[in-house]
Amino acid sequence: MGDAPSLDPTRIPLQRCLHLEIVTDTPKGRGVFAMRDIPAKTIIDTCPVLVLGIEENLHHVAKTSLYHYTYNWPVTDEAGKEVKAQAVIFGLGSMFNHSREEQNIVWERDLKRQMITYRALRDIRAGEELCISYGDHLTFIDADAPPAPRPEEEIDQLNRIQLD
Ligand SMILES: C[S@@+](CC[C@H](N)C(=O)[O-])C[C@H]1O[C@@H](n2cnc3c(N)ncnc32)[C@H](O)[C@@H]1O
Repeated sequence: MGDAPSLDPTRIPLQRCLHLEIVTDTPKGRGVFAMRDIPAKTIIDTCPVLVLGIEENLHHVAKTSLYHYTYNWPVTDEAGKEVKAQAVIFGLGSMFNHSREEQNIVWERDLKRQMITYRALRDIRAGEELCISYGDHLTFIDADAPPAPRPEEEIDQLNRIQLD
């Protein structure tokens, strides 16, 4: 009764994205920011996905900017083998930027119901950007990455390594 979560797999309660804002002019483009403190483990949103066909992705979507908004999505092919497809995420999930060092959001696929749930990995403070990790194979220059050392700093660092 009341607020108990539904166990019916055909009924998926939506989460309101209260106390979040999209900031449009960050070094990463648009990004999602907390307007107030968010406790660890809070569900931020649940987003439905559209799983793309392998060929559809390869010949069409991969050639468009939409591709940069897709996630890897495992599917089973006709031979029963697991293959990697791509999925478009509807809603807020497509707006999370990447941060390797400051990741504060984790996400979990629900393969059966074709949904993704986003949760706070730790306590998040008001004003922080909500970031997931895209992994190691980025298709853009990471705005969070520390600047490359200047050549003289690099030589200095190498000298120190040789001396130790
Ligand atoms: C899923 S979208 C995220 C929302 C996007 N910022 C926007 O304005 O629509 C992914 C794109 O955001 C940008 N992005 C995400 N994380 C970034 C980062 N750490 N550094 C620079 N750009 C980033 C890249 O252009 C990437 O292809």
